[in-house]
Amino acid sequence: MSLSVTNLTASYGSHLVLKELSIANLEKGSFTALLGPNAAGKSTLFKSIAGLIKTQSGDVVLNDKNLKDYSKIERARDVIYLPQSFYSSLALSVFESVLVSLKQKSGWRVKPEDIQQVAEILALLNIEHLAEKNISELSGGQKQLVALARILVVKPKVILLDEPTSALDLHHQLSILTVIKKLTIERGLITIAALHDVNLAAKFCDQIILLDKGVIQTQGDAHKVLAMPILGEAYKVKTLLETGSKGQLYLDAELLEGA
Ligand SMILES: Nc1ncnc2c1ncn2[C@@H]1O[C@H](COP(=O)(O)OP(=O)(O)OP(=O)(O)O)[C@@H](O)[C@H]1O
Repeated sequence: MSLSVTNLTASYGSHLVLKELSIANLEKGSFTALLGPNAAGKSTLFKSIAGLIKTQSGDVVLNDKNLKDYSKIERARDVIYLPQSFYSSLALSVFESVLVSLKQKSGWRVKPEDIQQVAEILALLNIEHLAEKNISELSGGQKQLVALARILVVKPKVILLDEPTSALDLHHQLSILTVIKKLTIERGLITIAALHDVNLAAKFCDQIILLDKGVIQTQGDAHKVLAMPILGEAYKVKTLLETGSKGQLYLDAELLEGA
């Protein structure tokens, strides 16, 4: 299974955001970071892939089949976009919220295996202790974990995560990215996460895509992309790439003089 994007163009009215953008094959079991400055179009790209906004032209192909040829139900089940903000009825408990997400995709009758699946995903994300809490009682970071549980429980093929660590503390950033990577490999998912932390992207992702000026400026492994001047140009900073004693990459950045 692989995902590719060819010549994708998307705009809001006359504001052209994606300009014949292409992404080379992303294979199953791969975890890709989508980098790019604010307003580059990362969310727009995710929404276009998930079929949530109309595109002017271009193709998204999953498993040799154009997503235009998927039924709405099939596309919504296989390709899931997790937005930055979390939407769920505040009156539901965490357990109910994840169960509702599961049942939205597979009919209303709740079976014992559904309950089992919800329990398993809560355990996997280490949020079993929140199961009976109401969504309204959760912190921002806890809500982010529940949002992730809600999409993972439906067993999608492609997950598009919009800044999945933005509300998380350091411990939870590391633990959530570890779980996402593990699940991506175990379940053979194609995972793309928009991340603002370049060093987390280098630490966890197999490859990095840099979106700027409406197109993919580069796509490749962290060693290649982080060393490219185009990264600093996109963020309007001066970058310095260092390698730690265990081979880990560390990108330092400074504002350009006069900026
Ligand atoms: N619904 C909308 N209507 C009109 N313009 C929009 C809409 N959503 C996004 N835009 C514009 O499209 C451009 C790309 O926005 P998008 O949210 O895709 O960027 P992003 O890379 O995800 O940004 P960020 O890193 O700040 O979240 C921005 O200029 C934004 O103002």
